[in-house]
Amino acid sequence: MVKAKFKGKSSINPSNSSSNPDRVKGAGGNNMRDRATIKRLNMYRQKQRCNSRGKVIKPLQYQNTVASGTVARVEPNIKWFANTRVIKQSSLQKFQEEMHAVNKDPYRVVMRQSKLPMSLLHDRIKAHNSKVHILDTETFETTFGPKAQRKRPTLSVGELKDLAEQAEVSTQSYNAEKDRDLVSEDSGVKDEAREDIFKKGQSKRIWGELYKVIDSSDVVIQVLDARDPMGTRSQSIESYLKKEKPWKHLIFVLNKCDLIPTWVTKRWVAMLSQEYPTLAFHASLTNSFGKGSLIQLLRQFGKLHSDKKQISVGFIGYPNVGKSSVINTLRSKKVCNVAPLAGETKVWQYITLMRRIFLIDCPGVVYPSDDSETDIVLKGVVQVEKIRCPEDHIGAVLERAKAEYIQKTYRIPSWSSAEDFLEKLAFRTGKLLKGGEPDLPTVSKMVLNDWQRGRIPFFVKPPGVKMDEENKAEPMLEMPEMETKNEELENRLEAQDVEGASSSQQDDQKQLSQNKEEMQKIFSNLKQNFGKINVAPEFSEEDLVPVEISDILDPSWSEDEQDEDNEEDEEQVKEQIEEQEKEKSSVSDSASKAEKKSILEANEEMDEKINKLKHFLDRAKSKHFSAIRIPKGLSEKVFSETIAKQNGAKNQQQKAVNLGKKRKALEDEEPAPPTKLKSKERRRLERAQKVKKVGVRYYETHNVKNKNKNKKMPLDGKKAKRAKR
Ligand SMILES: Nc1nc2c(ncn2[C@@H]2O[C@H](COP(=O)(O)OP(=O)(O)OP(=O)(O)O)[C@@H](O)[C@H]2O)c(=O)[nH]1
Repeated sequence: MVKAKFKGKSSINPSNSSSNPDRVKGAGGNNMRDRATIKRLNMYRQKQRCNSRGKVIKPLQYQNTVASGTVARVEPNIKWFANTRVIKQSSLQKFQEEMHAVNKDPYRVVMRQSKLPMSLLHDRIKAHNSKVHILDTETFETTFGPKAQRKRPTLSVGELKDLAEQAEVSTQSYNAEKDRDLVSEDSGVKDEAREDIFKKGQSKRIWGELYKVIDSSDVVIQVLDARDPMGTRSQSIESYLKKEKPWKHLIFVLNKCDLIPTWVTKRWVAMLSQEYPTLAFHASLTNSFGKGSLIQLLRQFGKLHSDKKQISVGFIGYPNVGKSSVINTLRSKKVCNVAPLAGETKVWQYITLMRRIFLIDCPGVVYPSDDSETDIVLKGVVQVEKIRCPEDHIGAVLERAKAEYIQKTYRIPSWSSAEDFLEKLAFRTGKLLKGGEPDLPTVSKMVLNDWQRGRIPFFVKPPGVKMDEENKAEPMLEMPEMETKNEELENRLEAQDVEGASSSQQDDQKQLSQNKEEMQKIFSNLKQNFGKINVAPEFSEEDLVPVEISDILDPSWSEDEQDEDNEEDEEQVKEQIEEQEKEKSSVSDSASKAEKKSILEANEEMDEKINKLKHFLDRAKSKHFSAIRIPKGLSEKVFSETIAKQNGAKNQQQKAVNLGKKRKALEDEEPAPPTKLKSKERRRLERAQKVKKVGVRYYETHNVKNKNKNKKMPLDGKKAKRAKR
């Protein structure tokens, strides 16, 4: 049979080129690149061919041949829906509602967000892609599907009358000053350009550092100045974190609590806690407050992320609020540079707190706001030395601080104006120029420095605190939302008709009392023992309100406050107990009948003390303390007493044993009377009583004297040595 001759063009390329997907396989039956790779590379390599007029004569593979502007449809193909999971609309709605509730609660955390369809929650409205969020206001059933009831666009008003009313209200609340779009005529007068020093903390570099810290942290701590928490708080960063990085935990640390009255701290903490977990703090290496609570909180975050090797905690905030000081306090040593000057921290830095917890210090960032130059100076953002006219800001200091505190600080009884005050202060402090002129700039700088360093008592009152004449002793706290709610309710009450008002009035009153109860609940949830804050400035009686401490005191928390940092302490206590037990057993083994009574007594006492320590340790363990420090004084006292007694007993036993042996071996030597001690023995006893660090094996094994003492030489050997000499 004759084979039919193939007349057409073969589609198989016989060439051996490396760009030929059909080429014959190489030596090992393999080509370096597979067919798909070669095809892809060829696709990249191709070039479109045009004629001399620029018209495409050979388009690229996959290139669109449809003229621009042509309406085209995507091919309806099931493959577009491949690899997807479909859930019911009602399930989606349920998921959205539940996640929304969790996201809103500052004390709940959504873990493993990358495993959840979070994009279904963040259906953000963008200017270029704005959607009507119908499902935000109406349910799916009423909007779509066979039983849909929605027939007209949803407006927030029911009638035209309501719409007109709404328009009227918005016209009344219009503020031309805040309208950025308002076109105004150029009057030729412009604000003077701000000095560079007032732009501190706003540079691109600093913001870059901030974003580096945020990106690297699992937990972000915003440090606020307790004297002005709202002024040093950044809503923009908070909303950025909420929107863009909702998986990062944000907490507030209210630092410098020692500079404000305790009741103010308590109220700020209660208020801020509604939004984010908040802790009061006093950064100090020797006399800190809130350290235990913060470490405990960080540990809890560490446990949350048990799948990670370590967690990073970023400290962000305004300049000079004490971020570096908080880190130093947590580490109990100076690991970050601290200064009363803003901008001390220049770049971010990593600090190890524990094996699993790292801290990141961030330079202070100033958030965009409409603060005046004086506000910026008084918030401590600018270094006082660099201010050109420091006198300009003294008026604000005199306004903000109470006259009483200024009088007390500078011992100036009265003044008529800021200038008068500065002059008087210059004369009082001797800051005079040639010819006896008061040196106002120097004195102003002195006052501003004092202000920035907290030497002039000052604090911003928490919102809702009424300090009127009748209510001085018991200032009220009303949360901002509650306040507005209450206002609304009151307005409604006023507007209501007389008829039928009584029943709704009762309801509203109920709601008011409920709000108050809610507030009290928040107060009762406060777990820090605010009574322990050492408030430095002397506030007047008006500013001081008694704080109830006992009801909010959680004993575990307060003990925890004392110290948490030293994890080795627990082991030290264990070691001490073990050693005591060992010593006890060795003592009991060698006890002779003659000294039995005294040893028994010492043992009993020791047992008691060991039991006490064990009890303390067990209690601590049950409360999940990982670090316990027994007060140094107590441990020294307990151990030195018991050891001295032991040593006394031991010496006597040893003496008795030695004497017995000696009596047997050397009958010529006369035994010393048991009551009278030899001078050598007396000195030894005295030395034993002086011992301070007991229970640390180092001293027993490494001390040269103890080494000799601990060596158990046979008596004969000793005697032989002595004889040799
Ligand atoms: N009284 C008081 N002073 C504090 C406290 N914490 C910090 N300071 C003081 O505030 C000043 C600024 O502290 P820093 O730790 O340098 O502040 P920072 O936020 O790191 O400042 P930047 O480096 O500018 O970001 C220092 O003089 C601290 O001694 C506090 O709790 N109480």
